[in-house]
Amino acid sequence: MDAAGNPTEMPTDSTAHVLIFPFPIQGHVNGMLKLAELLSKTGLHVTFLNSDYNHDRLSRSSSAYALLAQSPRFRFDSISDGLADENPRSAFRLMELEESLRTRSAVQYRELLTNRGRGDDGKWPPVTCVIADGAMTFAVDIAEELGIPAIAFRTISACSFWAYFCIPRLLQNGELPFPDEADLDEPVRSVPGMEAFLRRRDLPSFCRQAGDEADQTFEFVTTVTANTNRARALILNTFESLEATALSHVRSHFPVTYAVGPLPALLRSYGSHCPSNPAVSPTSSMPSASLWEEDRTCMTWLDSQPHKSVVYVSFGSLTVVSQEAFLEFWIGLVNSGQRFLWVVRPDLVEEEMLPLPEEVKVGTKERGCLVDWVPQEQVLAHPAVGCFLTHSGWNSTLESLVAGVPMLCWPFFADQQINSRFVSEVWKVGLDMKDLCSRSIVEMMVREVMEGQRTDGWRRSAREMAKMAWESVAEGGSSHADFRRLIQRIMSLSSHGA
Ligand SMILES: O=c1ccn([C@@H]2O[C@H](COP(=O)(O)OP(=O)(O)O[C@H]3O[C@H](CO)[C@@H](O)[C@H](O)[C@H]3O)[C@@H](O)[C@H]2O)c(=O)[nH]1
Ligand SMILES: C[C@H]1CC[C@@H]2C(C(=O)O)=CO[C@@H](O)[C@@H]21
Repeated sequence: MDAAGNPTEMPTDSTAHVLIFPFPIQGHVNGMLKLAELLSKTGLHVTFLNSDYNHDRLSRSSSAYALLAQSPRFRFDSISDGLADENPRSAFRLMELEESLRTRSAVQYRELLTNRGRGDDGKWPPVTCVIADGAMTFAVDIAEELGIPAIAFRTISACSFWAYFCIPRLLQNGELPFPDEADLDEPVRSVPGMEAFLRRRDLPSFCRQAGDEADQTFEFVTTVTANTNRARALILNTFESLEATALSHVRSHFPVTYAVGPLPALLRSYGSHCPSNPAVSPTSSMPSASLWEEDRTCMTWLDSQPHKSVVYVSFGSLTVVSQEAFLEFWIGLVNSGQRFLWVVRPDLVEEEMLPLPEEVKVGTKERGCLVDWVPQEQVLAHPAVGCFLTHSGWNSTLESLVAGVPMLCWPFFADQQINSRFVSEVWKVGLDMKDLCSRSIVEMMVREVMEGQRTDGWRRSAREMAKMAWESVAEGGSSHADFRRLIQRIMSLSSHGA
């Protein structure tokens, strides 16, 4: 590595130009922006293609975004997602966004690639390779039609990807759809490698939900996962020692799969100030790509809390909860007696709040801190944080593993159900509170993770998992090696598209 932390084994001034195109929602942008930054550090030219809607928000709220825009081989471009600005981009409207991208944004995307992404000044080399979100098959298809090789990046875990891939097998074997009044604790046998612990309730949420949105998402996810083979290769933000079994099954169908995660850790190890032990690199070196303004007062609040005394609570960027569920969580957290830092996004609760009982107000004043949005990686790295009450989105799960923080999981939808089952039953770094959220359950499980008989075991496992994650991204680690192979593949595709 040179003094700036760039890998010396790679070309530092390549004319290869990669265009990176995420499904334009926070959880997909985060991982793909980290990959984009890493690729530009190795000398490749990188264009990050966002939606106009997100580009405007990120330009206003993200420090990383502004910094990256100054890098000589990195640039942002954006196209319309086809929806009016006031149109919600929420969990229950994702298929509307998906259809708009596939039917409207695709036109601008095709025009941009037809011009090889040269833009107005013509000073940049033409786009020679596309890395498209695996949830947007159209982006792979259009690039390939125009003679530009395309690689798919799926931003979910390998275990979730593999479960999605097995949905046709579940249908064929009669394990889907569930019968009426199904016992959700019944085991599922048609996902190889998960027979010993997977239940009906652990399958992606749209396998058990009724209604148009769930049916459309079920169809959509099954189709795009099967279509991954239209891309030259697959990138996953995970690491070998975490998901060896799932990766082995995935690679039996998609042999060219690069496991380059955890990307936040790989990025820090490339650019960290302490290459020998990036885990201790300053948390300030973790710029974020948040669509919301980060409230950093929470870091000052954390500084005044005892070691491992705080429950950090966040349900990601899409989760929406009813006012009843929100109140159950709030009362359960207060009754647990623990300190808590809670991310309450402005759009988290679907209706107006119910009146708050006086004792909840008092308890929150004494032990709680509620904020709109935080620098999550820095919060998880803070010594005052003792556990993470999470919705099990894949970025949050990885970030908690990298920080060595045990989890209490309350999955909301999609891949989160699978992830939470792996946290509790396979990786054994926490508890799965799936499908429960009464105040008594929340109180009991928060106490269990923070001060129960298994707390030390979970913390030990979490520290071990963090060590494995950092070993994976270090020189000689599996993710570091896969990242180098990915760069070589991009260079090869860029020179002769093979
Ligand atoms: O206050 C906060 C809260 C979250 N985050 C960040 O926001 C991201 C959230 O991503 P994730 O945990 O993956 O959750 P979602 O936003 O829900 O992500 C969507 O995309 C993911 C990747 O495909 C899926 O795993 C999820 O199920 C899907 O909901 C993470 O990087 C967090 O660090 C912050 O920076 N500040
Ligand atoms: C469009 C949402 C449903 C599926 C997408 C996804 C994926 O499988 O890539 C994960 O969760 C959501 O972010 C996406």
